Amino acid sequence: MSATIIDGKAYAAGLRTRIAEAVADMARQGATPGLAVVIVGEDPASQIYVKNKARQTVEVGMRSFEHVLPASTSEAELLGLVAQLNADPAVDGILVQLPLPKQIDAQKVIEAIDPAKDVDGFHPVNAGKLMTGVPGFVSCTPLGCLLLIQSVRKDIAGLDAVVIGRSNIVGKPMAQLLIGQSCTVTVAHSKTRDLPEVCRRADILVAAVGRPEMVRGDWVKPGAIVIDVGINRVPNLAAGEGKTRVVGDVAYAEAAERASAITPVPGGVGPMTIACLLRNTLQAACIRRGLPMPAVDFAPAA
Ligand SMILES: Nc1nc(=O)c2c([nH]1)NC[C@@H]1CN(c3ccc(C(=O)N[C@@H](CCC(=O)O)C(=O)O)cc3)C=[N+]21
Repeated sequence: MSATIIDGKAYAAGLRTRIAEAVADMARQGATPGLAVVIVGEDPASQIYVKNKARQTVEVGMRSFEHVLPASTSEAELLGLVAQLNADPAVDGILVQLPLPKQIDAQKVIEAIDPAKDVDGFHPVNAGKLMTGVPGFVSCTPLGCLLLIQSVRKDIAGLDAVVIGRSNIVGKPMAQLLIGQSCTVTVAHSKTRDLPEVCRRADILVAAVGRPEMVRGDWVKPGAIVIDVGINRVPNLAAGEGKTRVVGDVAYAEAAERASAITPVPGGVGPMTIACLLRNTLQAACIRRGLPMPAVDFAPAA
């Protein structure tokens, strides 16, 4: 069987086009959504994400407010900035890039963000809304994964879904979203016994562990939908000393021989994360202005 390659880059580009149209409509009514991104420290990989986010924010017609703080920033200083952004009417969405330096309690910062501006969906209020089936902000990466799953199969009710990883930002919200679609959900993690066997039961397999190519081809049930959340930088021996390449948590070539559909890395989930951030920012801007949320998601596949 040859798997459908789920083109997250193309899906994300389409989503951004529709977001841009909605933003243009809002602008005609004199309202422009604004997204504030805060980064603490000079981690080069983080800087790249932040630059990409800022570029795409402006490309869809939103205002981008970038705050780059030194690695030595204190918790009180960061909380001060968050308070200022909470109070700023031009800011609809706030993203504080994780991880944060050791001297800052990330949970405290997340809880300081106004839930109405929490476009990452990390605030306990939004996590709780997701858990209880109340509309709120859903974490961008799991939301992007669900849209990609629905791009190849509309009705996933009753399917067995296995999520590898139990983080608050991916694994747990992913499981909640799949429960919401009436899947039978298993959350596996580092203490799971016989992980390969658990994975082999999955009609939908979501890998979010951060270990390069951990999921092997023979862990994949024939016909499964495989979603690879991992972004791991590994040495690229073919390209020479010091060169790296990006691989997922799934051994892609092996898994593609058994899956019915699979996301590549790069070009799969990653671009969807940023597109969903912009989608959530549009949602925040609409709610804060009392406007209806325009339909920007694509209709699921048959
Ligand atoms: N508060 C917070 N929210 C986040 O959403 C958040 C964060 N902190 N900290 C860092 C991670 C990482 N992240 C990515 C987003 C897009 C790509 C992306 O677009 N990746 C491309 C390029 C990959 C590459 O070549 O490096 C792809 O997968 O095709 C990757 C990673 C968001 N994060």
